[in-house]
Amino acid sequence: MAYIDFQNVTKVYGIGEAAVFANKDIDFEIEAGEFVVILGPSGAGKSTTLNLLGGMDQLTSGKIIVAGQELSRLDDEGLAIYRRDKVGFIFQFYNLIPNLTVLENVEMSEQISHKANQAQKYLTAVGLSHRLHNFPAQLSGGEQQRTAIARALVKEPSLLLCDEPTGALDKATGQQILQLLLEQNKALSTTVIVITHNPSIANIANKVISIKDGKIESIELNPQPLTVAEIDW
Ligand SMILES: Nc1ncnc2c1ncn2[C@@H]1O[C@H](COP(=O)(O)OP(=O)(O)OP(=O)(O)O)[C@@H](O)[C@H]1O
Repeated sequence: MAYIDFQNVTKVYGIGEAAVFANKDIDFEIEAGEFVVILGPSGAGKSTTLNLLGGMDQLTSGKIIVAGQELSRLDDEGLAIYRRDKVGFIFQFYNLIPNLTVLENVEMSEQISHKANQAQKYLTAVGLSHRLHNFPAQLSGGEQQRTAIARALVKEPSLLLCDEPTGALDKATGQQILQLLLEQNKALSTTVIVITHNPSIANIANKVISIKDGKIESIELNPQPLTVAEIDW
């Protein structure tokens, strides 16, 4: 069985005439250790897919299985444990806590997930050892995203879910962020899923799942992904 299995996943928001099919009969599989891009225009249903996969929202029908566990069978506590222990999240606008320092932001994630004291190690790995005691507002966008990556990685997640992680960054900074995600994928076989509306980014993925109007448009394997330096946008 694949590491992630989406089977006929449908998510409807609202009811009656106001109903929106944000995901409609979505089927895909992702193997452990893959670097996957979910690609599609605004409103296609990408964030909905990621939120369902991250245990942040409940599906309307279908099945989502991650590492042999069916998410829709988990109660709120089970979903909280799944999010805490298995999944690292990276968002377009970083979602750091403004009144905590860089180090404290990462330590908080570490404490919630009961991991060993490694916040400094992860912040050093993303190139922020000189920024530990700064607040998020004192950092550039790229530095804030690096902090968010360290915060996600300190949990040692098996799955890293990234919602437009370069969407608020210039190209050079965005490339550095993608490189960090790729290195994590290669070094520790962390399964990485990046959602984006930017087709250039899809070139670095092993698998590209294209979504349009809530439905799968195509699933393509990329036997020879480009390096980050080779992509342009
Ligand atoms: N909580 C909600 N309530 C009602 N409708 C919603 C909700 N969340 C999403 N939708 C609708 O579901 C559809 C898919 O939205 P989704 O955010 O998943 O798309 P997306 O591909 O991530 O778009 P974007 O790139 O703009 O973030 C849209 O029509 C959106 O308006």
